[in-house]
Amino acid sequence: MVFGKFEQAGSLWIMALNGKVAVVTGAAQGLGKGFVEILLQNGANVALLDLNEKAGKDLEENLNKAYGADRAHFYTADVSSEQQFKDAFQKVLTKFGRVDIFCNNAGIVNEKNWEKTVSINLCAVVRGTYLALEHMKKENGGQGGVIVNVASLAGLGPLPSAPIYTATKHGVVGFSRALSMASQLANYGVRINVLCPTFVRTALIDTFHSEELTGQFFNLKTVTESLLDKHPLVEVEDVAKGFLLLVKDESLNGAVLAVRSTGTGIVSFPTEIPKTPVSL
Ligand SMILES: NC(=O)C1=CN([C@@H]2O[C@H](COP(=O)(O)OP(=O)(O)OC[C@H]3O[C@@H](n4cnc5c(N)ncnc54)[C@H](O)[C@@H]3O)[C@@H](O)[C@H]2O)C=CC1
Ligand SMILES: CC/C=C\C[C@H](O)C(=O)/C=C/C=C/C=C\C=C\[C@@H](O)C/C=C\CCC(=O)O
Repeated sequence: MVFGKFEQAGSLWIMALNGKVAVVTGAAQGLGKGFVEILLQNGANVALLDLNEKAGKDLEENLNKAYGADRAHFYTADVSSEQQFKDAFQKVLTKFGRVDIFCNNAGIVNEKNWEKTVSINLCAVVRGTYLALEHMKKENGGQGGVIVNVASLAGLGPLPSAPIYTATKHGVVGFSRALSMASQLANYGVRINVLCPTFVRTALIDTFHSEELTGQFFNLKTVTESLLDKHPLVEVEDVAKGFLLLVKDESLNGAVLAVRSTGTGIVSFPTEIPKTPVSL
């Protein structure tokens, strides 16, 4: 896998965010909070979705104090619930009248309750993507827009201590890339991009110290620690800059952006998968 060096030499197609409306799931803390803040700093209004009501409401209050009244609104929603997700999305449309940017960010690591992990990390990303697409696509009278799905470097290669997490993130990458092609072919007017961060300094990073969450793979903790040595932590702010690029650069559709301590780059996928011939 080659990481194409992405020179931000400036693009002719830069989306202005003033007056735009964004939705971010898993927005109450961590990367989602970072995405919300950079969107507000760049003029967008933001709907925050999270199942953590206290953290979400506190953040909403602080953001409106910092960026101006009515810029940020929190909605309690468990994205693994189709009804709660749909209800929250409808409340956003009622409040803001439109959605231009949608970020499926909510995610967990739980190798024990793997069905829960699949439900949140993959099924809910599909659900959120389709909710946004139905509203945004031009054939439905929509204004177009951009969807950014948050995968991980574990969506590009295996994390031995988290095979289910790895599977969900690979699914997010594959789903998003295929749908971006469908969107282009069908002229939906909607861009779909993927963010693949390495280890980031958030609460999630402590997961691999938890036997409750890594289950049968807890004994591979040292493997993850050695991966951390090879792939040092990055900060939320570093990832948020990559997120903003995927939102604003209207030349990017189907882009997979890898954010690592060594730099940020657009992933180049080979058109032909290298193979070693075998005799049958
Ligand atoms: N922290 C890291 O090292 C990396 C994280 N990621 C991905 O970034 C995304 C965000 O992760 P972090 O900010 O690090 O995690 P975090 O644990 O700090 O924050 C996740 C947020 O999502 C919310 N959430 C969890 N389940 C939810 C549900 N069912 N419905 C609604 N909200 C829910 C939580 O309440 C929390 O506010 C995840 O998709 C994660 O897989 C990707 C690569 C690296
Ligand atoms: C137990 C997992 C704990 C936290 C997961 C965290 O949220 C996360 O997503 C961290 C991912 C970090 C992955 C880091 C390296 C992965 C390496 C291999 O899978 C190879 C993948 C791609 C190539 C990377 C490269 O730099 O070439």
